[in-house]
Amino acid sequence: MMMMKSSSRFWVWLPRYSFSRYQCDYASSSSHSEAPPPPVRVGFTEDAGRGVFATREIRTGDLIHTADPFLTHPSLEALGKGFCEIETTMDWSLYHEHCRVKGLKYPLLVKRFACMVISGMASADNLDILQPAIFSHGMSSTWEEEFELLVHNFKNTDIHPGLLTFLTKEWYSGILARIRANVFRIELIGGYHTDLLAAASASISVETTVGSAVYMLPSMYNHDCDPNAHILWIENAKARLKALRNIEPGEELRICYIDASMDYEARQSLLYQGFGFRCQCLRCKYKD
Ligand SMILES: C[S@@+](CC[C@H](N)C(=O)[O-])C[C@H]1O[C@@H](n2cnc3c(N)ncnc32)[C@H](O)[C@@H]1O
Repeated sequence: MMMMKSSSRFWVWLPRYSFSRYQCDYASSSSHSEAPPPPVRVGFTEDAGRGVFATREIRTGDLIHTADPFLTHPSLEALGKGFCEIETTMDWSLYHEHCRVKGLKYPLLVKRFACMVISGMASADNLDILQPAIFSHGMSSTWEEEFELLVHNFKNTDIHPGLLTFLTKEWYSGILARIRANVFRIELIGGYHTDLLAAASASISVETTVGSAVYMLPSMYNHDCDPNAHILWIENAKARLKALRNIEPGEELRICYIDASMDYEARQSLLYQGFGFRCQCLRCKYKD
């Protein structure tokens, strides 16, 4: 474990593996092989749990840091993550069909994570640090069906039962809840663009590739309807966090999870339905 000093009076305990193992770089243009640590720290906010704070001044347009995904779906090479062997050697047709018919994406990420755990690429508790979403009553029966399908698929193989002990209902629902609260929708922009403007215009003119991914440090960024930071993807699932305006040392960095151009009621409703929280940002406090 490591202890981090937050922006104010609190201390935050974080498992040591949490961010370092999943590659977060402060990607400057320097050619040094060892990138310096990102100019951010995780601390407690007044009203939104943990958040990410600047440790020094960051200027408009600066690349704050990059982050590699922990999980992606689909596992296209274009998204920068290959399949793990166990996943490719099993028959997933029933599970995939179930997800397709029900229009589910998150169980595919849970399945991928389970394969990573079984093959030793990840530990079953790797996502425990992320905040879970709260499930409504009606959702439990849905995921139980997927859970049974997943277990059935693994048990029909010659995988040693000892490797499957983590696969409980509690584990499955916990991972699903964490994925729901922390998943990012990726829209890849074809070609390489070095600034936001170029990337933004490319996203209008070039076809984008869509996928889902879960990250570690980017998951600590809270939402704001008037954000000072932005997350973007250019040619693969490596996330790029960029500053939208000048940021003071100690200031919290926030991104926008939704389309900020919507009105107050629509934003509140979407954030509550989609992410399970009531936005407390300044714009929402003034019902702007
Ligand atoms: C992706 S996580 C962000 C990190 C999170 N605060 C934590 O401690 O792990 C999203 C969760 O943070 C909280 N959150 C983020 N933005 C918020 C906001 N503008 N107002 C209130 N809560 C917010 C909500 O609980 C939400 O479900």
